[in-house]
Amino acid sequence: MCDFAPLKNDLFIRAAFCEKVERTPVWAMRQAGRYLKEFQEVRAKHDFFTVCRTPELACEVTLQPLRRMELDAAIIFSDILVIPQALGMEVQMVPGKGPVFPKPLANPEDLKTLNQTPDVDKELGYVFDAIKLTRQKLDGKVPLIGFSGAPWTLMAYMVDGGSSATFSKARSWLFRSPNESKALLDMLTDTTIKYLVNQVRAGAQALQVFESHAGILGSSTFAKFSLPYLAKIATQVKKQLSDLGIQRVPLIIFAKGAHYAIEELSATDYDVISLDWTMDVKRAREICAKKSKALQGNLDPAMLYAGVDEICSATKKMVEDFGVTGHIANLGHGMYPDLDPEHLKAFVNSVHSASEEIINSA
Ligand SMILES: Cc1c2[nH]c(c1CCC(=O)O)Cc1[nH]c(c(CCC(=O)O)c1C)Cc1[nH]c(c(CCC(=O)O)c1C)Cc1[nH]c(c(C)c1CCC(=O)O)C2
Repeated sequence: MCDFAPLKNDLFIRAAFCEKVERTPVWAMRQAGRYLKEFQEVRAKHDFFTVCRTPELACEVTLQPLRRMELDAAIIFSDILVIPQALGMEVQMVPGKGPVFPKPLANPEDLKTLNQTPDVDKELGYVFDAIKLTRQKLDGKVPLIGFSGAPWTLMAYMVDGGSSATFSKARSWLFRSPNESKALLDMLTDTTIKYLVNQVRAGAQALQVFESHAGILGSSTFAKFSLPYLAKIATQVKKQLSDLGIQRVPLIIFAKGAHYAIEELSATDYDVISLDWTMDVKRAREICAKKSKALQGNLDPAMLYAGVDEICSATKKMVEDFGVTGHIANLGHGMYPDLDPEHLKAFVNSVHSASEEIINSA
């Protein structure tokens, strides 16, 4: 591991481990992105995956939101779909449409066409280089989060070939070809474990796993085709980092829409359970407190379309609902491209002021 500057602001790390904080840390999913004009300027000159693959550009857009507001963490600029690319699939990012796979996995026979055991350092070395460079540039300002997509969410894109409301093709695999689906999920799990461990070796100080399409599975299908893989990722990443003598890093799971699985997720090795805005904070708190898990979330991103005063009062209520121990404030999903950066700034500042008020009056 490289030598990097010590952390000046470790609120995010302490909150993730349910330790005492002076104020609640806050960041936003998709905090780097199209809602920032400086991001759009970079994108006007470079294709999406060129930004991901060029460490200087990925580092620049990672740092952009931190120049505007007092965020307590950075997240490396990349995409979950770099894993399917590393397995040999072509992915294009089409403006206005999102990701497109020109040749999705049409049937389980197509699994043979994948590079099933990719050399992660070779195929994804550009991500590790971007992480190293960003850690240097951050100079200890705030922690840098690495991430990956969860196996089911990746499978959903690989089979459906792009975004979908139902991911019915991928879900048909689960019932028509459960064994082949499990083989694909196993392969994605193994690659993800290596990918996440190497992100930490490169300098990532926390990891988030995105199971963005948990909600369309339902509890019994989730229990079979998502949870075991999520659990294995957390257990193995922790074990391998500890075997390498690397200090523990917080692991966050964001299983969007998995209301039915908060209890099961709290029994895995993740340190933080991230809630979307439709999830009940009180219930999640009760379940997760028993397991000493921290929570992340969960303001409705659409709330940022409201006026600044309304944003501040909704944020204050959110901070009170979660409590000031074991909470990382965030949105319940990513920033939308037409949101006003000043409104995100109002959210960030309100998290800080509302939590300081509670802590100082205790
Ligand atoms: C499902 C998913 C993807 N990518 C990601 C997820 C999981 C989170 C979630 O549920 O939203 C994760 C992701 N994608 C991106 C980041 C960067 C870091 C950050 O959060 O700031 C992260 C963490 C950049 C991005 N990834 C994408 C953009 C916008 C594309 C552009 O710049 O043209 C960005 C900034 C594109 C993308 N990438 C993906 C989709 C479906 C889309 C199209 C939708 C959209 O346009 O927002 C796949």
